[in-house]
Amino acid sequence: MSSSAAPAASSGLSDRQDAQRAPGGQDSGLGRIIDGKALSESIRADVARRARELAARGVVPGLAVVLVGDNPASQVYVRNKAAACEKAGLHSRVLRLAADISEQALLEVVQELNRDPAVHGILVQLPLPPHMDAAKVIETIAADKDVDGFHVSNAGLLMTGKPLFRPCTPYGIMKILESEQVALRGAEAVVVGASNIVGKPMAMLLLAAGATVTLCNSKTRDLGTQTRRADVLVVATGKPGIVTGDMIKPGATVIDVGINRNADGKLVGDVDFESARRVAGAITPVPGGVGPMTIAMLLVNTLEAAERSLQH
Ligand SMILES: Nc1nc(=O)c2c([nH]1)NC[C@@H]1CN(c3ccc(C(=O)N[C@@H](CCC(=O)O)C(=O)O)cc3)C=[N+]21
Repeated sequence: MSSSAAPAASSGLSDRQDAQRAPGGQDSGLGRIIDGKALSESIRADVARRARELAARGVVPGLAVVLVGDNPASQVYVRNKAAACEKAGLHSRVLRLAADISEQALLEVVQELNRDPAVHGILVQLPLPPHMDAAKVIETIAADKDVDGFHVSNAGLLMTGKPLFRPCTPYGIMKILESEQVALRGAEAVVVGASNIVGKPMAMLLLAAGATVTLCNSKTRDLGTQTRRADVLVVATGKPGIVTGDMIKPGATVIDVGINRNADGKLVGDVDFESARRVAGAITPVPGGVGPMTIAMLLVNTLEAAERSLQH
C-alpha cells in the first residue's frame, strides 16, 4: 500500500504523522515503530526510585516467582523477570519445582508464600503441567499478592471498574497508548484474541478509557471487516501473521502481543510486520514492543503491593 493511501486527515493522527515524516518533508510511507523497550526502561527507573523510598521506610518489595518444570521459554522469562527486579532494587525469589510435583504440594508452596510478609507479589509461571488445574492454583494466591492480576477477584474488580492489580500485558499496552498520546475516548478499539490473561482484560481497560470495544475470537466471521474499523488494534492470538496490512485502517495504532518463534528461530508477532507497517500510523515490534512492558508492569504491581502493605 502506498503512502497516499494513508492521508493524515483520515487517520486522526495528523500531528503525529507529521512527526514521522522523513527529513526533507517527505512521508516515508511507513508507520512509526513504537519503542516498548525504551518506555519500559523509563518505567523501571521510576520503580527503582519508588523502591528506594520504600527501602528508606524499611520495606524492600519482594516478588516470588514459582516455576514448575523446565519449559525452556519459561526459564528465559523467569530469568528476565528476576534480573529486572534486582536492577530496580526489588527482592526476587525464584522457586523451581519439579515437573511432577503434585498439585497439592504446589498449593502448599503458594499458601506458604501467602503467609510470608517479605513476599508482596506472587507469580506462578504459566503454562503449568497438564496434571494441574491452573485456575485452582491461581485462586489459591492471595488476591492482594496476585501481581499478575489473574485471580477471579482481581478479574471481577477490573470488570466492575475498581481494579487492584491490572494484568501486566494489557496494563503495559495502556501505558504505550498513553505515551503515544493515542486518544481513546470514542475511539474504535478492536482486540483480537479473548484470553483471560490478555484479550478480556485488555477489552475492559480500553472500555474504561472510553473506547468502543470489539472483542474478536477464533470464531469471528471475516476478521478483516472487524479489524479494518480499528483506530487501535490489539492482536493477541498466538497465530503468526493472522493480521496483515490489508486488514488495517490507514493510520491505526497497531499493538502486537504475539511472541512466536518462526522456522529459523526468529521471534515474530501475530501481525505481519512488513505489510502492516505500510498502513499503520504506529506499530509495536516483536521483540522490543509489548514484551518488555509486561515485565515493567509486573515490577509496578509488585512495588504497589509493597506500598499498600505499609498502609495497614
Ligand atoms: N504467570 C505468568 N505471568 C506472565 O506474565 C507470563 C507467564 N505466566 N507465562 C509466560 C508469559 C510470557 N511473558 C513474557 C514477558 C516478557 C517477554 C519479553 O520481554 N519479551 C522480549 C523478548 C524476549 C526474548 O528475546 O525471548 C520482547 O518481546 O522484546 C516475553 C514474554 C510473560 N508471561
